[in-house]
Amino acid sequence: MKGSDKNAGSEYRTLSKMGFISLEEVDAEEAAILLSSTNRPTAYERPAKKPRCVVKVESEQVELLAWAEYHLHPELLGGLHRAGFTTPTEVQKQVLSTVLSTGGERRDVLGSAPTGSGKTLAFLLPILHNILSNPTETLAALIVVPTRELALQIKEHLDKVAPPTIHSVTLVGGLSQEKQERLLGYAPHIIIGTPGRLAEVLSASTTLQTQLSQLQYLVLDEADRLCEKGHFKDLDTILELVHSKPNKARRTFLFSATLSPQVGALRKKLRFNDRKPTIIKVGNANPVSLEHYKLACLADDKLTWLCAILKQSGRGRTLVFVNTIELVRDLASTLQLLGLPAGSLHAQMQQRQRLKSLDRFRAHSDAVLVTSDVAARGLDIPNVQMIVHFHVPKVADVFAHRSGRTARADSVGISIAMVAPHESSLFHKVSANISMHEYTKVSLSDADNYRKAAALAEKIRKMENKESKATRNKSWEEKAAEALGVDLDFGAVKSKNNIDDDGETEQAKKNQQIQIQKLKSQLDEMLNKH
Ligand SMILES: Nc1ncnc2c1ncn2[C@@H]1O[C@H](COP(=O)(O)OP(=O)(O)OP(=O)(O)O)[C@@H](O)[C@H]1O
Repeated sequence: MKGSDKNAGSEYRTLSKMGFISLEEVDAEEAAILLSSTNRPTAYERPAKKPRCVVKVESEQVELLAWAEYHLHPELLGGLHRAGFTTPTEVQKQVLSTVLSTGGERRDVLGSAPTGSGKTLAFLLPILHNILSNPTETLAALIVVPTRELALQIKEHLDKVAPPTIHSVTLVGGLSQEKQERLLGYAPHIIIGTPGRLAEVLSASTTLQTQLSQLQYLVLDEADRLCEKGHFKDLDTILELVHSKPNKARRTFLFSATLSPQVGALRKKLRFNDRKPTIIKVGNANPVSLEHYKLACLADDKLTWLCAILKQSGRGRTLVFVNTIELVRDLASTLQLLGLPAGSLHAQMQQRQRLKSLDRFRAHSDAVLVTSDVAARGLDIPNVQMIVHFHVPKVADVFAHRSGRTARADSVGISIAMVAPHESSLFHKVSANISMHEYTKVSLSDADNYRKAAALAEKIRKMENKESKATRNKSWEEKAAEALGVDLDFGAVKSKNNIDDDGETEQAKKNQQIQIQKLKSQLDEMLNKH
């Protein structure tokens, strides 16, 4: 149980002693839900005349003028104050005045606004306000998102502004299904999930299916990504289940920084309750505080240039996007050899590793994360100062979403696209209508300084890859002996296996390791000179 949950912990132990539940079975998240179950939201009547803008937060009277006209529930205003959200962003203003202030005759919304402009809260606030104002014991909102990290992040965002009486759970792949299903037993008001796990759980649960007839909100965040290959089949299953229950009260929200034409096909599948959904469009996908740069270079020189860019002082937290998972791994290893605090993230990693990588990236102000497009959408990591597109992405929307991991919530940030000659025409397409500058902060002489170091790091990385491949290929006898701590030196097995799959002898391997160490010292010397 986390430190902040200690008080909850002692009360919780009482529940445990009373035999309601075994303490070992649950963690802090469940404990908090259990303890707040007895204290569900009570009815709130909207004041008849004057807008409420004064709320009591920890015995202090707080005035929240900028939110006054939306008549949000006082507990929600308290949450906004505590989170430091003193003023709604433009998209939040437009969504709130559409779905709350007009008396609720407008229900369905298609919303697009720049990356980092607060779309999450734009759809969460009406949901939270409605649950607090009309208390319910049943599922009120279903939020579908394309990635697991985004689902967990939305829950964190929600918990920041919502009182603990609002229960939400995440249903995502890669984490314990058992635990997620147990959390469903505490009757959540809001489920946030990725299509695969959501489709699976909804299909199997008649309880949830029954509750869908009273669902108040269906939200598809990053809607254009949800209707791409890999997601649409599961999304179809979810939509079929939601639509199988007649429900005139349900509102459908679609949000993204890029509501591209693909969404047209999705719109046809959705059963809006309004004759026409309200379209809210704030600016374009690119935040105004984001500066775009292009660095033209040869494909073979990209590592050298990247090294020069990352070695600049004061570069800050940086995300490097590449187009293949293999390169995510290799590039992160090479950058580490070059002395950079680089981690990696891609969809084939174990979920726990993915979350650890993100945590490490969040923890250091100058960390570098090499990633595939799994991190392109929705992730809100504070103070990311630079995005590097090591490869040009195939479509403009991905370019916008990748770049939008910086310059969020009015902060500044830069995006640098490394463009090889063969990517030039693609780059033209993906960056059309974006004001682009040449990147001149690093020069050819900077790059020359790093050319040798980069080449040496690559050489070492390849040697290490070969070595770890050989280790993975060890015979089962060797692995079993290693696990048991048995020395195979004396046996026939060892003599049979001291030549590995690549025909390499044990001695050759040792020589290789010595060679790697030598090259590493050489590299260190080189880097210390720069
Ligand atoms: N009213 C507000 N005042 C100040 N900060 C806010 C406000 N609303 C949201 N934020 C902050 O702005 C940041 C970006 O918000 P959010 O993640 O919702 O952006 P987004 O528009 O969904 O971006 P993307 O398109 O990349 O998913 C978050 O850190 C959030 O806490």
